[in-house]
Amino acid sequence: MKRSIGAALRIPYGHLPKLWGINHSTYNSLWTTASRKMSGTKRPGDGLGPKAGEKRWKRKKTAQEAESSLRSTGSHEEILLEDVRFLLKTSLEPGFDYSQSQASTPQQFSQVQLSISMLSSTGDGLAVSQDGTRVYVVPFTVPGDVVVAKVVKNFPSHSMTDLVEVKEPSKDRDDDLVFCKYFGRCSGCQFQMLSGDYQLQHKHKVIAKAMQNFSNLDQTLVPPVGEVMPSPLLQGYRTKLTPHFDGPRRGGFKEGAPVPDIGFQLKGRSFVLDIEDCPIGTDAVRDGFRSQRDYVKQNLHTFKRGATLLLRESTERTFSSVVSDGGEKTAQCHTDIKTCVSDSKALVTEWVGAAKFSSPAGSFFQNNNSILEKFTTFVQEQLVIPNLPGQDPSESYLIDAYCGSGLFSICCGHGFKGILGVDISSQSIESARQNATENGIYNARFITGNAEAIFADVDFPPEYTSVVIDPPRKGCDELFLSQLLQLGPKRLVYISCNVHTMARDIGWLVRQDLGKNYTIDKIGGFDFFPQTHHVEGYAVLSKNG
Ligand SMILES: C[S@@+](CC[C@H](N)C(=O)[O-])C[C@H]1O[C@@H](n2cnc3c(N)ncnc32)[C@H](O)[C@@H]1O
Repeated sequence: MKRSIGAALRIPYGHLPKLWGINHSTYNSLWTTASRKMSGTKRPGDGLGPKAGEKRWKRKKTAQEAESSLRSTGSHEEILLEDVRFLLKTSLEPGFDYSQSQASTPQQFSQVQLSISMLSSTGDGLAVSQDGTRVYVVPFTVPGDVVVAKVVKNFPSHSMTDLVEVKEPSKDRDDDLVFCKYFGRCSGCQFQMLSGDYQLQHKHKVIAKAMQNFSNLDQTLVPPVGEVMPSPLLQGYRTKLTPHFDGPRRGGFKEGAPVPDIGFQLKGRSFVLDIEDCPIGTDAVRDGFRSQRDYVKQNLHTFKRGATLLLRESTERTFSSVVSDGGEKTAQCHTDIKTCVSDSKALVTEWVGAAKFSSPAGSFFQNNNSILEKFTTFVQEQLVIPNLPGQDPSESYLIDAYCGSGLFSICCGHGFKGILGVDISSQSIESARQNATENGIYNARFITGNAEAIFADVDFPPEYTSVVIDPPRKGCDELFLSQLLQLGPKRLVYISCNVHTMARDIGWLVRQDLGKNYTIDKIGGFDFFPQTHHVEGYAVLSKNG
């Protein structure tokens, strides 16, 4: 669909007066905390946190608190600050003390013309002020764009802005690629104006930067980042969406109350943008979105407050045989019927290659089915222990940490002598057990608990053991990582939707034994989330000796 850039990217300024009363204490405190953490780490080129003389901490921290405050959280704010810091460092005079500078803080709501010079790992374009002392963060832009942006919020080192107009487009911008009418306002996608290749190259840089900035490792210990594998589908891939709407503070919706906006967060704001359709979703999920919106409209008075709607695809597969003219069965084929489920407790079914997974609609499952077969095949290959003593893979074992409903145990587990999975969600563990049986994996055990609970249960010989680790965005606890090191399995495959916490955890593992025990064999990614700044990363490690 060809659309004009002005229409795609103009932000509704009429909303501004309504905006600034809302939830800003939370927003501010997030930024302040991130700034403090970053300035607390005292890296070069600094003073980006509180101004000189500002109180940093109320009381002396305990050793444990100090340690955890220095541990990166991999939050959006921290990642952005790292890029802001980098850009300032490269444009400021060496030794420039930012905290002492009264540098160009622009007026709120003033408009500035900017040349975008970098794409941050958070998916925002970054531009440096003419005096080189401030970074402007401009959503929906790409290096090479010359834009007009409106300053929304100032921080010591940078200003958050809204994009007003692209005056001169970058050679890498192609607005004809934009396929959603909400692009430029919805916070879900950042990259629809970029080609798939550009997105992959950017995500490659994001992983490399994460290893540089968040691993705390001598970079000679980090192999070159492998290419980011593309998603077969660039739109229509998401098998789950969770649009939401806000409700009255008390008393619920009255009969005849106006229908609230139902959709996703407006970019840079804490309220909902009304969205009728999301072309990132699969067809079934898009149909479900429309009918759930209608349901809310018709039943608004039954909602006591705002709500999050669940839209999750389920696939019913029927098999049939292809019969030759001679009446012989020559092949088997299947037909899939896809529906959308919105009851979080209802069972949904998903297929990854020939493996069938059932789980409650509200439980975790990877959201881009189109890439999962390629991805799990890759993970399975990485789990093979190189130079296994005796060379017999059927003598090896698999630990599936943060196993969910058993994706890796089932897709990658064939041929292992024993499998042990752990997940904190008892519902997911129940699904993992049933899925394993249904898919002919009879040598797997699954336990409910914190990931480190696995170490009390495991009796696999470490030199024959591979571990796949797939934690939530916040990464692993040090308790888990330290017990993992103690066990010392031969092969580790770390998977993560947050490459920054992945870099932190991998760095921690390698640093603990000064790189003498574990070496990083491979780092790379899969594009699970086209059109967004997110990337699924992996790191493969082997224990030496
Ligand atoms: C990114 S998902 C991966 C699930 C699974 N590997 C898959 O690909 O489908 C992360 C999983 O970690 C689980 N989890 C979160 N915190 C945990 C903890 N402290 N200990 C164990 N599991 C945890 C969640 O329930 C979720 O299933």
